[in-house]
Amino acid sequence: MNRTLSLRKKVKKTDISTPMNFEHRIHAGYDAKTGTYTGLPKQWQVLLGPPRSLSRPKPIVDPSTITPMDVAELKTVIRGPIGSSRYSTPVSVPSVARSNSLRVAPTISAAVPRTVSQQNTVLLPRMTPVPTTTHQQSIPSSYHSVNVSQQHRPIDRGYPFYDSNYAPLPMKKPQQVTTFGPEDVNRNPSFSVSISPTNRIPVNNQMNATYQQSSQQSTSAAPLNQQSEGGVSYEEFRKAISALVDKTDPRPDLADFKLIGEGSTGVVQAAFKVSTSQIVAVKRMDLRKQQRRELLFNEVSIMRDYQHPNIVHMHSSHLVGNELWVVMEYMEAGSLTDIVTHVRMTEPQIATVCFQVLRALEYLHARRVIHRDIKSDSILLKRDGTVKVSDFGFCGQLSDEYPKRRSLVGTPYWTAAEVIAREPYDTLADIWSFGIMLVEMVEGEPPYFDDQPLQAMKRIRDEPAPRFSSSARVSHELNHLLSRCVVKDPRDRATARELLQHPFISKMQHPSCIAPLILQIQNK
Ligand SMILES: Nc1ncnc2c1ncn2[C@@H]1O[C@H](COP(=O)(O)OP(=O)(O)OP(=O)(O)O)[C@@H](O)[C@H]1O
Repeated sequence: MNRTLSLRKKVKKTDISTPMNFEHRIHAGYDAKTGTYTGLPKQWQVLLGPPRSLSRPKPIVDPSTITPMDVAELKTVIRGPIGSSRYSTPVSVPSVARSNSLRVAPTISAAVPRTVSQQNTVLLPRMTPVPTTTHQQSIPSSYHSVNVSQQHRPIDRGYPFYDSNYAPLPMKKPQQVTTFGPEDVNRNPSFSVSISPTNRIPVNNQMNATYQQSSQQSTSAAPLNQQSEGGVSYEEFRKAISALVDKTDPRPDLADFKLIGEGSTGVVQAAFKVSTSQIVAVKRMDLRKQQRRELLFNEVSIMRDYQHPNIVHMHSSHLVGNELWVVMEYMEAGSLTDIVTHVRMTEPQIATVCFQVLRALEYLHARRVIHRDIKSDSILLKRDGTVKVSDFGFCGQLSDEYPKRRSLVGTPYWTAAEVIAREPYDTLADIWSFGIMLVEMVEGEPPYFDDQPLQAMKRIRDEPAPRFSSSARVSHELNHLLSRCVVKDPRDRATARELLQHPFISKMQHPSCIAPLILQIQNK
């Protein structure tokens, strides 16, 4: 003992000076007002993701499992009344009414129209120019006021998803197939891992890798003339789009543009349409800046071909330089998200919204269209309380030949369990998302919203179907309605038509009962 003490005494202490010449490179802080961390290194910011308070999750599109119909033969679409001077000859354009895909054969046989009998042609006689609405509005001085908050939304809101690996179910195709044709798996590293049950890596790692990869890819513009997967160049793509849209230049007829929102595909501006003295919304999408540009065909075709009082009406579409412009009716009261995130809705108000959304879904589903991105953000309102479905960029068209889809498409928190599980799905996937929107209307946000999207998707897939939280005091009817929508097995899910008969829907009132909610958020 004494010996140890004496040894310790002998050891000389090293002098450590105070730090000298140091650089203060990182000064991280927390801004309580915005709920964001400031001054973080980029890598840390990526890990944290965008702050929930400022961002809305983005839809995901997984191009790794494209339904075989996506690479089917080119369809001939007859535009306009047969024999009309404008469309007197069949115009070969990719058939978009039946799929969200540019169905151009890899060798671009698009220029060679085929006969009806040769290729199971779809005739779309309803492609006459859409009449503009006769209802005229004067411009209120602050006509974009409800949407002002949307101007502050960040452009990149989340979680684009390019995942060729995430496959909880074994996928049969040995070769990746994209919309444009069979994918050369070695050409694009982001799709380079072939799928088989044996080479799967843990789902977490796959998804994380995918998020990083896709965030790097998401905003970069595709160079002109770059060949897309399967061989369609930008110019060819542009040509196909121009065959689909109106040939007029909309700019002389539009004035006083004001930005009202930004989405994953482009910006939306309000403008004054001089010829009709109407305010319109113009969605502008740069063809070169799309993750899956063939989805742009949906933006034009769905709203044009499927018209319904509860679907946002499209006036016209145009190609302006490298931008696709979709001119549509202006929904001056913004989105349902603005309401559910700011005010509490009563059950009659919820029923009134549900009725209108279900009418649109019943209409679309009867035509075998899956919306695939039903959420409060996709529901737009007019000041009188009219509710309309918008955002058709991710639709899928079913047919006898292809009665189910498999692609992973949707926004994580709203995506149906079977879509995440990579099982074949149909229009009932929208009913799950509609159910999640019910939760939004009651609780302000979808289930698992505090989780990262990846985690939320795993929970949707693996846990029992979510229900209203115990603190939400809802009626038995509303509880029951949710239990008919958010059901793991789609065969047990109600259809839109059945839901319209549900006792909860009978609580609906005149659409004007929504108007006070709109006023409330305007005054906030
Ligand atoms: N017809 C319209 N009238 C008024 N506002 C609109 C209209 N269409 C879209 N908006 C608003 O513009 C914003 C962007 O809409 P957009 O359709 O581009 O979103 P998006 O690209 O589908 O978003 P994402 O794909 O990221 O979900 C949204 O806030 C939406 O509420």
